[in-house]
Amino acid sequence: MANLIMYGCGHMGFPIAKAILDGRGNEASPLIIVEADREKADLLRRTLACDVVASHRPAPDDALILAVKPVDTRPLADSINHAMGPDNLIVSVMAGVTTAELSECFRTRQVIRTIPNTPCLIGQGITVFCRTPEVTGAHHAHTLRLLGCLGQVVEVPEEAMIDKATGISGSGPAYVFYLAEALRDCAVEMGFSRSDAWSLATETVAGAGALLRARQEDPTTLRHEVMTPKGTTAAAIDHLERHHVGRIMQEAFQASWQRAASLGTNPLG
Ligand SMILES: NC(=O)C1=CN([C@@H]2O[C@H](COP(=O)(O)OP(=O)(O)OC[C@H]3O[C@@H](n4cnc5c(N)ncnc54)[C@H](OP(=O)(O)O)[C@@H]3O)[C@@H](O)[C@H]2O)C=CC1
Ligand SMILES: O=C(O)[C@@H]1CCC=N1
Repeated sequence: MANLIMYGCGHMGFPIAKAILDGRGNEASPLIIVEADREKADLLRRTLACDVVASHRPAPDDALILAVKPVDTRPLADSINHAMGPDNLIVSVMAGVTTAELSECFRTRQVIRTIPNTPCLIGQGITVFCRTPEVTGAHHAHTLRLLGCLGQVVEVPEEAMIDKATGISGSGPAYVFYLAEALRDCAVEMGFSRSDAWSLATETVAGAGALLRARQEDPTTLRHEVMTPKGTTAAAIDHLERHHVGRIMQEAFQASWQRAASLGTNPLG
């Protein structure tokens, strides 16, 4: 593999680029970011200390990381696919864009479709991926090393699982931040300063996440350790259950999955 070329270095592309560069998992293939905007390119060059170019004509053995919005897939493909062929590997992080669409757009059948999440910025992401049968063993091994820089990696045999993973782990950090927002806003309403409210919300979410990972026990068990019978936590959880919040959250995660399933064909929704 000659070079690793990244198209799209926004909210998802940037953490991936940083994780790859920090993880040094890619010594064999330099990372090159394509960014047409001069100011953004300068900023990326300074922040990430890697090559940033205004455009790039793919070489026959380049691997391309695609982190543009789904709606930008076709314009990107039309601008570069004249230079692409069967040895190019596509690693897509785009929600909802299928391997069949990517193969057709980019003229290669070697496609790895992933769904990462933003905690990969600090090496604590989880990436779910699938691959087409044409992906070579060398490309598969190389991609596993790269994705390993982002955090945990799960390979699924069925592509349909990628849209489902989007509803759970791809969108998942936003659900947790939504809880943090509610904790913070309620603390402010109760009279805490904004700074103390921020600390209370942040440390509670971060501490609970770290404990969940460290103990490796069922979250229900950990929740019951906090819930003294007839105590304060029970008052809150009873309120949530009376309003079916657990079920509503699951419906929300399913809505994310359904949106992922329609995103490729209907990106503007
Ligand atoms: N955000 C997240 O948590 C996750 C996102 N994803 C997927 O990642 C992809 C990107 O999402 P996100 O980072 O949030 O979106 P952003 O809009 O933040 O980033 C997309 C970037 O792509 C750039 N871009 C567009 N066209 C080109 C091109 N032809 N060449 C180079 N760069 C280009 C855009 O530049 P400009 O703004 O100048 O157009 C922008 O900087 C999406 O497909 C999304 O589904 C997947 C998992 C999680
Ligand atoms: O909201 C989105 O469409 C993207 C995909 C998963 C997370 N963010």
